[in-house]
Amino acid sequence: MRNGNAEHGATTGRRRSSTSQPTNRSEHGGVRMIKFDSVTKRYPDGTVAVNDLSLTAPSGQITVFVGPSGCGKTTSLRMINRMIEPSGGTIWLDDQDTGKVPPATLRRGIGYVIQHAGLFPHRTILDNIITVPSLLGHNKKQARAKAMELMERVGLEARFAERYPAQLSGGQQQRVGVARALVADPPVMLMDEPFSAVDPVVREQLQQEFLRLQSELGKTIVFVTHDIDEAIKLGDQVAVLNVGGVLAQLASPAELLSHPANSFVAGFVGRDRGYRALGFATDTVPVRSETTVAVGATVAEGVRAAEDGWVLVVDSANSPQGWFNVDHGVHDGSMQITPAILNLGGTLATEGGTLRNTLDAALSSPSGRGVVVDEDGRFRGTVTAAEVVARIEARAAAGRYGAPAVSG
Ligand SMILES: Nc1ncnc2c1ncn2[C@@H]1O[C@H](COP(=O)(O)OP(=O)(O)OP(=O)(O)O)[C@@H](O)[C@H]1O
Repeated sequence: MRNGNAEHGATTGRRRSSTSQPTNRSEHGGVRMIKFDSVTKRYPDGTVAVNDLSLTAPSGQITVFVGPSGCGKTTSLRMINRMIEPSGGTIWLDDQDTGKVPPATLRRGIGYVIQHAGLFPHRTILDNIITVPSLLGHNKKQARAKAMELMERVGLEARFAERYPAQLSGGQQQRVGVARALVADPPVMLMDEPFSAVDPVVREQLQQEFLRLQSELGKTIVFVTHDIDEAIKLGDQVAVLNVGGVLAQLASPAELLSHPANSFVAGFVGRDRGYRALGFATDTVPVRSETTVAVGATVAEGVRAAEDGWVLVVDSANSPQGWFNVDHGVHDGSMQITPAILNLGGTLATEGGTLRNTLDAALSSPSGRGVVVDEDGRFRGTVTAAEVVARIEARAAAGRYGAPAVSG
């Protein structure tokens, strides 16, 4: 049985980053909030890339810009550090008008991470990380020590320090990119599709570690992606942009899934949004008690205890081991039930977990009864898919999110 906690853990990991805010103080001083005030970008050829954008990226949180290709995500991001100058409107960093801060000064407090990491191929990893401190004439020994500490933080082994970028995998290079952006301890980080160039498995790892890192660092982050799943996973808030640089909706992931502002957002968020919204709903579905047998019980005992042909088998710590089926093919009732003859089933639901986790457990259980465990993995009871769906329907009726794409 797989414990469904991985997903649940990811969700709570992100929530932790937004609820227990670490103090976002750095050598650049203070907490940083980014505010777009009627910002427009019209390129010389007349293309309006960003149109009258007003939004706030709160301090210490991850704001994700998401939308289809060409909707102005990168342009919006680069206007924050003045790599692109707005044609109209103002971008504020706390109470500072960024248009009045010299770009070099501004960028010292803003880390920048891009796709493919943008590392210098002929410099070692360590030298890549300390590029900016070296340029600024900082103490080299201190910068190296900081770089080594950051390498550890982003999950890179110290032995990579003297390697060159081409000797690292794509995922490792992205970690170097993140370490380099963090070296000056900027309160603000701009990240432009930083995880897009790696395969899905590495990408998932990088996302998890990024959330963990952010829960420790509490930077103000603006993150660009074209991938709605990444936006929902990483964002404390998500700005959905439409072509022409128009803000279609700014909302928390849960709100976006439950109440898309218009058909464009609904279409972009996807047809399974109801199911995904369940990943944010932590309603408790009452569990039913269930007769279990212990590993080592006899087949006859298992058959007697079974309900609808299945009985749950637990170990001495009351931790579920799998389901025993009365039609398992063993005809000797005195034989012991061993793990080898159990159906391991699907995911386990955790008490107090999300409705999605609970529904997954019910749908993936061979007995049709989802197994619910407590935080320590001990068996608490079962729920059926029908019970979870009834709960979901009650939520939908109460208007707590859009109609779920789940049927009985
Ligand atoms: N220097 C430029 N001159 C003219 N038009 C530009 C320039 N840079 C970008 N654009 C246009 O502005 C619009 C927004 O581009 P931008 O790169 O910000 O979009 P994006 O949402 O980041 O796209 P993608 O996801 O494809 O990277 C696009 O129509 C693009 O073609």
